[in-house]
This record gives sequence, C-alpha cells and structure tokens, in this order.
Amino acid sequence: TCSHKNRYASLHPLWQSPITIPGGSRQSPINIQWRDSVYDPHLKPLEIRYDPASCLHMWNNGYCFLVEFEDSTDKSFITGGPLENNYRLKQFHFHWGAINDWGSEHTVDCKVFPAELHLVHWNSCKYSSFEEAVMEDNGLAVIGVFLKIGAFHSGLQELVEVLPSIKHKDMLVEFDEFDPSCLLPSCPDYWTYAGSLTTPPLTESVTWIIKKKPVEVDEDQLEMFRMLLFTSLGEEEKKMVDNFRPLQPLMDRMVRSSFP
Ligand SMILES: COCCCN1C=C(N)c2cc(S(N)(=O)=O)sc2S1(=O)=O
Ligand SMILES: [Zn+2]
Repeated sequence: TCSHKNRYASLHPLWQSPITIPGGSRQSPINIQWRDSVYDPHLKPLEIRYDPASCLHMWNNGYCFLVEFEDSTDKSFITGGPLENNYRLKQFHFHWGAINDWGSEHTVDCKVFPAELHLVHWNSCKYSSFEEAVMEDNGLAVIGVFLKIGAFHSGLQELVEVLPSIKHKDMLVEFDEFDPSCLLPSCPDYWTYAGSLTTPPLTESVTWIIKKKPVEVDEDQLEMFRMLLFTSLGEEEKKMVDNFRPLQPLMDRMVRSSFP
C-alpha cells in the first residue's frame, strides 16, 4: 500500500472516517500499479465528441466546482475504448489539495498529483436518465485526467476566471461555449477498471478511464481553485481544499491498459 502521508490529515468531514460501504467490492479511487496493469490489445481508441454549445453553467456544490452540460440529446458524448455504448457528457469537476504535494484521487505507482479532472458520462443507450444510470451497473463512464504543475493552460484559464463568481456553496453562473476536450492530453493512452463514484452515493456503476499522461497547469491557476469555499455565504469560511477520497482496496480487480 502507499504511504498514507498526512495528506489525509485535513480532509473534508465527508472523508474524516474513510466511509467504506458494506459489501463494497469495486470502490474508487485506487492506486494504479503500472506493472500489474494488463495490456489489452482489444481495447479500442476512445472516441470523444464534445459540442461546446452543450455547456450550461458552472456551480459550487459545496464539495467541488462543476461545469454541467445539456444532456437531453447525444450532443456531447464518448464511445469506443472499453465502452459498449455511447455515454453522454453530464458534468466535469476537479479534486485538489491544500498544497501541490497532493490532491489527486487516483495515484500511479503511489505517485500523487496536485489535482485530478473527472469528466462524468452516462450510458444513454441503456438508460433514460442520468439519475437512473448513476445507480446501475455500467451506468457511468468517468474519464480521469491528472493535473501537474508546469506551463500555463489557456483552456483552463477560461474556467479559472469564473471561479470568483462561485466562491460560496450553491453559487451558480451561466457558462457557455466551452469545449472540455481542451483539458485532455493529446496522448491516447489510458488505464481502465471497474469502480465507483468517489463521493456519496459511492455507487459501483463507473467504468473508469484514467489517462496515462497528465496535463500541465501553472501554480497560480491551481491556487485559484483554493480560493473557493466549502461554505455558504454567511457561514464561517472553510477553504475548498483536500476534496479527495482516500485510496480504496483493489480487491480482485484487474486494471487494463490501452498501451503495451
Ligand atoms: C443522482 O446523482 C447522484 C449524484 C452523483 N453525482 C454527484 C457526484 N458528486 C459525483 C462524483 C463523481 S466522481 N468523483 O466519482 O467522478 S461522479 C458524480 S455524479 O454522478 O455527478
Ligand atoms: Zn470526481
């Protein structure tokens, strides 16, 4: 197991006692042990089709900030990769730390990244709504992208500039014409495994697709995430940081790689 540095010391009440759900056999996040992952030559390339016009708004839900998409039709979706069907984009959000030494949910060979992007999609072929898909096997597909400190990211800057307007829990702002594919690395390589939501309801309905290559953002951009608050206007201010779940046991799961 990875050394549990004091990155778990100051977690959001949600994760003070890492909630383990009774009978959970495929919980997320996990440490991806590169040498234990199995190359699967049958994995297809992931196809990503996002329409910037389907972007609706950005809001602070008291745990992270998220950008939500109009999902009444297959305007923005993914298919291919490990997926049997089309999965419609519902929202994307991030997890990050109080400092750059930690923040990601998944780790690779116990390496922690300062932040992690999650693009949440639901199986619009098998289910008629996101709410239904969240509870069902193979209902969701989440793409995970690691963030590392490096060059300024012009696409991310469009999000960063809006953060001050959603500083407090439940604040929402209109946001449109944003194409989240600008947040993905150009390298197609990924790992995939069967897992769960990393926040309540922790349902075991997620096909995880974790990109091998991180994207670079600069430290001022990541520092802007930390100006957000978990708390509502008028409450005692609590900075929105360390909103990641502790690592969960792999149990008898296999992690497949799309690359040899
Ligand atoms: C009916 O909706 C129930 C709420 C479920 N959702 C809320 C989250 N916090 C959430 C976290 C997710 S994560 N961190 O596992 O990607 S995906 C996801 S979500 O599927 O969008
Ligand atoms: Zn997430």
